Amino acid sequence: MERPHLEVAPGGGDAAPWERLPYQAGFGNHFSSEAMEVALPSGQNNPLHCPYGLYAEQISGTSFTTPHKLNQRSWLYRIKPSVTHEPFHPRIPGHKYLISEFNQSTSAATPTQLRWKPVDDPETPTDFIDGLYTVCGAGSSYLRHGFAIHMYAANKSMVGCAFCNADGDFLIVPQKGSKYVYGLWITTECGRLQVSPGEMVVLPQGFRFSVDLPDGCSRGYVSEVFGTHFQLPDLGPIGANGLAAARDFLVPVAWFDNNVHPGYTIVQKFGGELFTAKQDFSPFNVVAWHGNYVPYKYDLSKFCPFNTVLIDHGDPSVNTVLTAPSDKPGVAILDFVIFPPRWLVAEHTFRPPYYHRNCMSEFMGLIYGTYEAKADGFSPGGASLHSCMTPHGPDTKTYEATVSRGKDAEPVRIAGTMAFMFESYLIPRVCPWALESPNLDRDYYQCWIGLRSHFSCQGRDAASRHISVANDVAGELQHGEDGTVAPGS
Ligand SMILES: O=C(O)Cc1cc(O)ccc1O
Ligand SMILES: [Fe+2]
Repeated sequence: MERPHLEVAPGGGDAAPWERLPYQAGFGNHFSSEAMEVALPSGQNNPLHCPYGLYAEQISGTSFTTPHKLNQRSWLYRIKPSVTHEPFHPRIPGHKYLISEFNQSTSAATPTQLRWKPVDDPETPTDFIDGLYTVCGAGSSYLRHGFAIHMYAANKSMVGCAFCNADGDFLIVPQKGSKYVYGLWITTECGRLQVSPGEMVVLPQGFRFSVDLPDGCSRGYVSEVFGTHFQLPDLGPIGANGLAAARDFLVPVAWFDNNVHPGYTIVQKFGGELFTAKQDFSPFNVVAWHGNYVPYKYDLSKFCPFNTVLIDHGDPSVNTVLTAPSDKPGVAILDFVIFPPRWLVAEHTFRPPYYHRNCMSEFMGLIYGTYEAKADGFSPGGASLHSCMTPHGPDTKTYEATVSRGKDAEPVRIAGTMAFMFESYLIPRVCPWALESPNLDRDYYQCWIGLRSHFSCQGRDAASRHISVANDVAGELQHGEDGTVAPGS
């Protein structure tokens, strides 16, 4: 192969501002991208001489022998290979609250309903790595089976350092701020992604990335899956269209940094522990790449939700954005489900979520607005955990307000809200940060204690007449002019 003349501008790549970054669209595609013309070798992956004298390096997201339809890997053509670094050493200080093995020495079992208030911005300079703390999880990164749920609060960009998670894929849901702020500026080996609150991003296992905070601070949620990757859910009887469309997923284009960076640090999470290694160049030195193992982002407002159109409250699985499957069909290590704005039209139906006990465990977060099952106490940036078979459902205020509206409720549009759930068939153990946190809402159970018995032996109609809900409670359901409703907001 002919070697083009090496002419790499310092900083290289595309100079587009972050807000107008170009992306490639699609999910599961075999993408390719080059920041310099003809930087991608053609016809083979590792020619003797790569264009511009680049090094060819493969990153595998699945075993070499994984069946073709599940196999994920990419080829990166870079200025220096990743291996060009000094040895890894344990990072001092370590990280007290980052966990990837869930056993009796790292975490606790509890069937109690748990809820956390949003955390404040950190008081000291804290980057994305130091701002991460594990709430709960199950399984083990070593055994390649399980998940972890983390939250983060950070106020400092990562400078001269990149993070690499050898344990699993990160799905990050930034929360802080309105949808129109910049959110997270994430540089990856495949290029750059700007991820605002209201969007989510997946950084697959092993990719190096660095997080800049153009707004000065950010907080949000992270789920991590071990031994599996996120995929679009099967749509079953929904058919070929709906929910998250493959074409709305955005993948970066190649971008590289050819500057000299003495003392650049790679922070590697491996078995939940952090290690560092020094090198003298940026890991974002990939001039071209191709493959189907890639970071990607998705704007949750593009989601096409499905819902009841006649009676009853459907199961939330209908609005699954992505699923990280286990080996059992239909059973997830982790589903990412959202509760987006949508019309509620069901007739003679209790429209909020039903009371339930689930064999799956449910971690919930709120990106903005009010969640339909909780009139108060569940704030944007907060979280809740209802583990396997732990009873939960709408709080007293929501229940009373809903039944008082009577059986002829008009269609209402749930507006201005975006809640989500990480749901797993593995039973989460809860980590010290979450149990010791001053943000743990120790009175959470109180939100249901007021649910009264409306039972009457005098027959069905008499029983409904006995539902003596106070109109002032009903009044707390605020209806907008356009038929929208925001429970208790
Ligand atoms: O518990 C929750 O709030 C999540 C949830 C929502 C819903 O609409 C039905 C079931 C369910 O677990
Ligand atoms: Fe639930």
